[in-house]
Parts: sequence; C-alpha cells; structure tokens
Amino acid sequence: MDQHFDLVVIGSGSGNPIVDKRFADWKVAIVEKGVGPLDSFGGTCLNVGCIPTKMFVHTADTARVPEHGAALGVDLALRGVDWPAVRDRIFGRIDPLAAGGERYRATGRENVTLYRGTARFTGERRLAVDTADGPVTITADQVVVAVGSRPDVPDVPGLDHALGYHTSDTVMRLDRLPRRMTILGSGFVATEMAHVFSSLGVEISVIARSESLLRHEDTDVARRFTELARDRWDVRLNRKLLSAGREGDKLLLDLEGPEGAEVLETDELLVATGRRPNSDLVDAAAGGLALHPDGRIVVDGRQATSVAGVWALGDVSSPWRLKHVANHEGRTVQHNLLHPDDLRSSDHRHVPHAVFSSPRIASVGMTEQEAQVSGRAYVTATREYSGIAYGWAMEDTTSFAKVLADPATGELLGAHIIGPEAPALIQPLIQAMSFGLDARSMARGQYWIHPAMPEVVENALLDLPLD
Ligand SMILES: Cc1cc2nc3c(=O)[nH]c(=O)nc-3n(C[C@H](O)[C@H](O)[C@H](O)COP(=O)(O)OP(=O)(O)OC[C@H]3O[C@@H](n4cnc5c(N)ncnc54)[C@H](O)[C@@H]3O)c2cc1C
Ligand SMILES: NC(=O)c1ccc[n+]([C@@H]2O[C@H](COP(=O)([O-])OP(=O)(O)OC[C@H]3O[C@@H](n4cnc5c(N)ncnc54)[C@H](O)[C@@H]3O)[C@@H](O)[C@H]2O)c1
Repeated sequence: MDQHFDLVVIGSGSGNPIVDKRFADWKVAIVEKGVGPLDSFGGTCLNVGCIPTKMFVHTADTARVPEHGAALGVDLALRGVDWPAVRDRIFGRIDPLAAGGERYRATGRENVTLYRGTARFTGERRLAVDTADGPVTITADQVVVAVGSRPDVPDVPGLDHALGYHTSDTVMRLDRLPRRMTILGSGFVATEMAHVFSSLGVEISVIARSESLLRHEDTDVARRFTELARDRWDVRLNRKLLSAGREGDKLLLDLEGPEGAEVLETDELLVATGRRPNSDLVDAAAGGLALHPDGRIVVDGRQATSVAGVWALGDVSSPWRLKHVANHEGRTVQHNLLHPDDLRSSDHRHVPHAVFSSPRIASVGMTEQEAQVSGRAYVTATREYSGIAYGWAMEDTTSFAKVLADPATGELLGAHIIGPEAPALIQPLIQAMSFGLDARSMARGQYWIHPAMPEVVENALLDLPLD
C-alpha cells in the first residue's frame, strides 16, 4: 500500500538534522540505505568521512611529535603504535553515535518513520523503497534529496573488487597495518591518508597523474606541499595506472611515467580518485530531476530542483563536496520548507576548505592562478611563519600565509595558508571576506595578540602592496 507523507528526506547525513521539532506537525519519512562496511546510519561525515579521518589525523600528529621535538633539542621516541587500539577507540566512539542516531529516528518521534533501504524515484515525488520487510511505495508533498556521493573507482584493467583494494569507506578499519601502502590519487583523501598511515609507520607510495599533489590549491601551496611530500613519501608524479594484479599477498601495479613503464609492488592499495554523486542510486532522472553532465542534481540558489516540491543539497548537487557546505545548504532547505512565502538562497560566496594532511592547508577565495585567468587586478603578499616570533619558537622553515587583494580597494580576494593550525588561522580571513572587511582595516583596526600565530596573517596583510 502507498504511504503518503508531508515530507520525505532521502539520506541521513546532512538531510537528517533538517527534521527538528519545528516539524512536529508534519508527517515525515526518512529513508537511509546505510554507508560503509557496517551500513551505518548518519551519512559519510560521521561514519567514513570527516570525523573518523580527523580522529586518525590527530593520532598521526601525536605519533610525529618526536620528529618535531628533535628540532627543538627534545629527545623523544615513538615506542610503538597499537593499531587495533587506535582503530577501536575511534570507531568505539563513532559506531554508538550512529546507532544512537538511528534509534532516535526509528523510535524517538511519533510523526517520523524511518525506512531502512534504497529509495528510487518512480515518478515525481514518488519513491519505491526496498526494505527488509519488502518493497514500500512512498509519495510526498515535499522531498529532500540528500543522498550524497560515493568513491569513484577508475576503470583500469584488474582494478576490481576481486583485487581487494580499499577506498576511504574501508581503509580506516584495516585488520592490521601493512608494511607498504600505495595510494592512487593526489587530492584530499590521498594526502590525508598518506599522512595518517605514514605517521603510524606504513611506507607510503603516492601515484599522481599530474605534476603536483593537490593541484587545485594555489600553485605556491601545491608546489611547497609536493616538495615536502617527496621528502616523506615515495611520490610518483605524471604516472598512469595501466593495470593492477595480485600475486599472493602482494599487489602489482603497472605504471606508465615519464621514464617509461614501471611495476610497483605493494601490500595494500587505497583508491582515492574522487567521488561521484549518488543521483543514479536514487534514479533521479525517473523522478524528473534535471542533472548536470557529471551526475549532480541541478538546483537553483534556493536548493530547489527542476521538480516542484523536490529539494537537493550536499554532495549530490553541490560542486563543493564539503560538510560545512552540505550543512549550510541543509539549513537553506529547512528554512524554505518552513517558510514557503519567504524563500532563502544559500550563500556560496566564500567557501573555504582545509586539507588535514601534514602540513595542513587551508584556503578561501581565489587562487593566484584563478586571479590571473579572471583578468582582475590583484596584488599578493606571502609571509613565512619563520618571519614571526611564534614561527621561531616552532623552528618552522616551510610554512607560509599568502593573501590576494584588490590593489585599489584592499578587498580580500583569497587567502591560502600551509602550515600548523592553517584551518584555524584562516578563519578571521573568511570572516573578513564574508563581512566585507578590507585588508588594511583588518590589519590595523584590531589588536593581534603577540606573539601568537595569527601574527603571520597580520603581517601578510601589512605586506600587501596596496595603492
Ligand atoms: C574520507 C573523507 C573525509 C572527509 N573529510 C571532510 C572534512 O574534513 N571536512 C569536510 O568539510 N568534508 C569532508 N568530507 C566530505 C563530507 O563528508 C561530505 O561533503 C558530506 O558528508 C556530504 O554530506 P551529504 O549529506 O551530502 O551526504 P552523506 O553524508 O553521504 O549522506 C547521504 C546519505 O544518503 C544515503 N543514500 C544514498 N543513496 C540513497 C538511496 N537511494 N536511498 C536511501 N539512502 C541513500 C547514504 O547511505 C548516506 O547515508 C570528507 C569525505 C570523505 C569521503
Ligand atoms: N578535508 C576535507 O575537507 C576533505 C577530506 C577528504 C575528502 N573531502 C571531500 O571528498 C571528496 C573526495 O576526495 P578525493 O581525495 O577522493 O577527491 P579529490 O577530487 O580531492 O582528488 C581526486 C584525485 O584523484 C585523481 N584522479 C582522478 N581520477 C583519476 C584516475 N583515473 N587515475 C589517477 N588519478 C585520478 C585526481 O587527479 C585527484 O588528485 C573531495 O572532493 C573533497 O571535497 C574533503
């Protein structure tokens, strides 16, 4: 029998918090198929994304303290890494959170029904869900499509499930640490996981198809990061993976590079080559939803899709696959559901991101290469951490903050930081850009605590050659 609801939310990641107490009078369904090896409730960020990765990153940073201590004359030693303890501490916190979230949705509110299964559109605002109790048909006045994305694995001969490769969905739950791990890709996941596993003692090889890691970052940042990565990992740039195979416990990767063919032998392979939107899993086209060529659902500024009453947010529709963007878009959808006569748009003017590798990277606004292409007048200034007092304290020789501004007005156009605490240091610059504070006012209109790390930002701003 068909079930009709006021609202159906598909996906329990950033879609789930939309349904708060203001929806107490609405008849609501939430549909979730499960993510990761345990088919968990709560989406990517909680179960296989931001949260576990950053718990591993913090652990990795801790394991590297002896390396940093040596430069300061402090003799520390890493005596060992108890991988099962590390892994189980992290998932021992996360798995109960996911289970608790699911319990609340299953039993916590009378007006909310949780369906566990994959939802597929069979018409406009009409869905079929395969649940453990059999198929259900759901119709609704309003539908929120928050189905996210999944790892995208390239079509390479031998690179199939039988090979036993990992993605970010599985690599954090390895039974044991391998001696060697190869990572295919050179973006967010690749560089964060290379930091995690190398800090815990694994020999890392990174296969990048371009000539730098993190090539979407400002070129100065990507260049510095790549130089540092080459000191730490076996970084193979300009490489193509031609085929993959297994010989007993070993994986053999056939690569083609600037010096011809090479075979890389490894124990585990992490494929980190991007993600694809889950619009196909939900059969968005059958629901009448317009799609971009890359599979993202088309939305307008208000997160409305091409079908009245259907909204989309997060990785399935956004060009930014970031949790803070998905959350922001979720709040837009929530407001628009509750206030149909006063619709709001999402604010995508200054979307920042951070890469939690080592060193850390944080960025907002235009890179220098984007500023060049845009043709707009700009000036830049770069201040090394070694040029501020706290940088001396840390004996830092490689980190910097770079800012871009309009020479005439001082309007901040972009900021890029590579080094310790970059994600925290960039926040005042995001604030300045969001609220229209120009570089000169920002630098001189407030006190900067001395001798703290934000002085690197203050000095970069003061160094800008403004008219
Ligand atoms: C390893 C990793 C680390 C990351 N780290 C960060 C970070 O540090 N900072 C950051 O900002 N972002 C990070 N991200 C990105 C961030 O996790 C995503 O942008 C965010 O979680 C997307 O939220 P969402 O709600 O769009 O999708 P999800 O959270 O993926 O939610 C979608 C849900 O829909 C379900 N679903 C899919 N199809 C169906 C269907 N047909 N029927 C029913 N249910 C369905 C899925 O099972 C899933 O639970 C990371 C991502 C990864 C993979
Ligand atoms: N700190 C964070 O905010 C964070 C952390 C992890 C993931 N994420 C999000 O998750 C998404 C997925 O991360 P990701 O690292 O998988 O994607 P990514 O887009 O950051 O990087 C993908 C990498 O794979 C390479 N690549 C693509 N196809 C390839 C192929 N066929 N062969 C070889 N290399 C190939 C690309 O050149 C790139 O280096 C990101 O878009 C990001 O938004 C965010």
